[in-house]
Amino acid sequence: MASESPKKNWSINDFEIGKPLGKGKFGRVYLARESKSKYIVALKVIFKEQIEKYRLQHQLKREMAIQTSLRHPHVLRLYGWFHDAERIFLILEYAHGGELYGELRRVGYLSEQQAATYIASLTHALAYCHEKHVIHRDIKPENLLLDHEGRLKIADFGWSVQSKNKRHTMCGTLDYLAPEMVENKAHDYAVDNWTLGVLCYEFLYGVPPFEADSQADTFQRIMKVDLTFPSTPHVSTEAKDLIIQLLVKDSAKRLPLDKILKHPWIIMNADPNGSFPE
Ligand SMILES: Nc1ncnc2c1ncn2[C@@H]1O[C@H](COP(=O)(O)OP(=O)(O)OP(=O)(O)O)[C@@H](O)[C@H]1O
Repeated sequence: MASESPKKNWSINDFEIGKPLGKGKFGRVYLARESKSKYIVALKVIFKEQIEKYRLQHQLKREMAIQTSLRHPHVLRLYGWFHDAERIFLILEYAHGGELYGELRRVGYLSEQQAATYIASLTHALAYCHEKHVIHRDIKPENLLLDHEGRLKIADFGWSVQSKNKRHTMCGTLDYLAPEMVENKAHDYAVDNWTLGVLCYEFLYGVPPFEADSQADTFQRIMKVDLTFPSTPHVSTEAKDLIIQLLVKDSAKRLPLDKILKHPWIIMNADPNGSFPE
């Protein structure tokens, strides 16, 4: 599987299916093992009926092609896919550590070392994606998975636009969106830089910076960049400085990715291997 050939015609008979790993809007994810190589993967099963109902066929295809073409240590691999009459199967890299969101909720907030390691990993991955002209637009803790060594993996490329719609229409969390996206204005790569600032804040304080009781209030807070830092002694001045330089309304003035990696807080705290075992 590691040296997979993209032309292989996979089928469900090539895999031994294990325990369920989780459930998403369009299907379920199972632990699985490719029978011949014994290679462990996560198999995501999507029901065609659901995709057709929401008219997402074209988008799914396009985004699957994008994720298959991306090769980066911090981007979850999509090794391939196949389908039968009712279902589409995505063969994904297995992330043993599960969602970063789960860890964050469990521990409350992360140490500066851990937060900086994740921000550096994300920055490297985003620089790679941006080079390939891919804007993720939907980076949030639920879409960040951890592997067996605690390395961060960006997942869920397939659903950036779909998830955005979902957020507006169903669950309505605007928390991670840059002002230009909240306002529905044209946006560019710098939307991901804003999200890095939101995530950095949430990693260190346990809550996103513009959280409010209603969507309208979150909207207002984002538009005003109403940023306040709780008087918690555990967060350093350098960390706050990085957050302030990312949460800038004018997208052209946000700290660029290469400068994030040279920021003193990252230099002082991030593990160069991007690994953070529990
Ligand atoms: N590659 C993976 N390795 C390990 N666990 C995974 C993997 N992919 C998904 N999971 C787990 O399975 C669950 C469901 O994943 P899935 O991607 O289907 O859902 P989602 O992202 O929550 O929703 P959506 O259907 O909107 O994409 C996730 O909560 C995650 O914990």
